[in-house]
Amino acid sequence: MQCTRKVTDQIYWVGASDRRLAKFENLFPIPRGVSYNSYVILDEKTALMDTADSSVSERFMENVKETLAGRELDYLVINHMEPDHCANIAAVIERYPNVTVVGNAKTIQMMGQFYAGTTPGDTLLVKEGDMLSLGKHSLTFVMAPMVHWPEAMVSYETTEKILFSADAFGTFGALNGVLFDDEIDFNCIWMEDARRYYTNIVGKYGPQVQALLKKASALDIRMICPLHGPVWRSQLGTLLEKYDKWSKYEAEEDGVLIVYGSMYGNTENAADVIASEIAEQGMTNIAMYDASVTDCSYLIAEAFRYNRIVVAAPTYNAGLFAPVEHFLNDMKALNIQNKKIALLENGTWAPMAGKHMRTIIETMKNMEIVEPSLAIKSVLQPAQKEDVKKMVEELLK
Ligand SMILES: Cc1cc2nc3c(=O)[nH]c(=O)nc-3n(C[C@H](O)[C@H](O)[C@H](O)COP(=O)(O)O)c2cc1C
Repeated sequence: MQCTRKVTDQIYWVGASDRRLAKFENLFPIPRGVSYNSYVILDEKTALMDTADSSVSERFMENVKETLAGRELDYLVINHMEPDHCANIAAVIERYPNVTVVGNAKTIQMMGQFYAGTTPGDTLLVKEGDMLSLGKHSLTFVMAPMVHWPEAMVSYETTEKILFSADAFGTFGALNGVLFDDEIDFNCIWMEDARRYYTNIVGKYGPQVQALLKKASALDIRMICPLHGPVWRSQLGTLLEKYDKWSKYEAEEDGVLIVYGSMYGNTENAADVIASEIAEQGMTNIAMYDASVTDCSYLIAEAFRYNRIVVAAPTYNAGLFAPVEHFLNDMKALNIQNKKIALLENGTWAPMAGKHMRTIIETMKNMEIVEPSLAIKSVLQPAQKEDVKKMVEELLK
């Protein structure tokens, strides 16, 4: 049966949620599921804003059909060509062969790559600032390159002042009946998923997000309809503030993230001693993770969140213990900047972990490594307690 929500009198959410998928992009665990949002505008002309993932095709197509209630689909606007949103383009064109597909030059090129042989009734090529009238509603197109694909654009509906924002302002988490940000407990439940979604998926493209925020600030936006997660109409300020911070690589909190690796518990013990010393010295906002058991996407979100980081790792076959190496490389790949980092290396015969950690961190922007870093041979010795104290003092300065 049709399962839709009314966004406004003439706009409907026609998406669906997936609670079966273990990993989004086959990479990021999503224990709370994910929603694929799509919207229908019913005016003199009808428009469908993006499609949905193949996992929810049946539900999605039924929602579109029932919402159109026998009307033709005039426009299919493609804001983003990633398969979790465009997987049903061919199905929509097959069902509504006269539909005009709306996209920019890169969208149409990608459509040809993904769906060669799928020919819509017509194609409308749009560029920055172009408008499309649907009757009372009209859409203005704003390009958002590399947020987070090159063809990405957002569509601004000028009458109801709604931004259809593609993947920007999206979050993980299935929509369990609720749709709007005032129907959810954002700070308690959704915030972590919003941060983990942004930092891991869009995090690398801070300057491009800043460019989009600048364009958005020139628009009078009353509502944001993203392609994942809740529709924003009450707490726009909260979300925009977070996006501004994240995209500038500014920490949200003064605190310490401790990420460690350990095979037999000795590096873990040293990390625990450091954590206790941090608390002793008055900083109690501490988050601590074993890199072997916590998925890296959670560590990345925390690395965006905190301004100070401790990384502790054993040497492994003259290299760096792999889960910690993965974390540091991911930090680098996602462009994380502006952190103060303290390092602890462990090695039993020829410690190399410290050197490897430095090599990665030194190529990252505006990272301050606390000197001297700490080196332990097999276990932290009682004689090194003073070194721990000094390193923590420097870290918290
Ligand atoms: C498979 C393996 C390879 C290791 N390779 C090195 C090495 O190349 N150089 C070194 O100094 N220590 C090496 N170690 C020792 C560890 O770096 C570390 O000192 C030891 O595991 C204690 O730390 P943990 O209890 O936190 O695991 C290795 C340990 C293991 C298990």
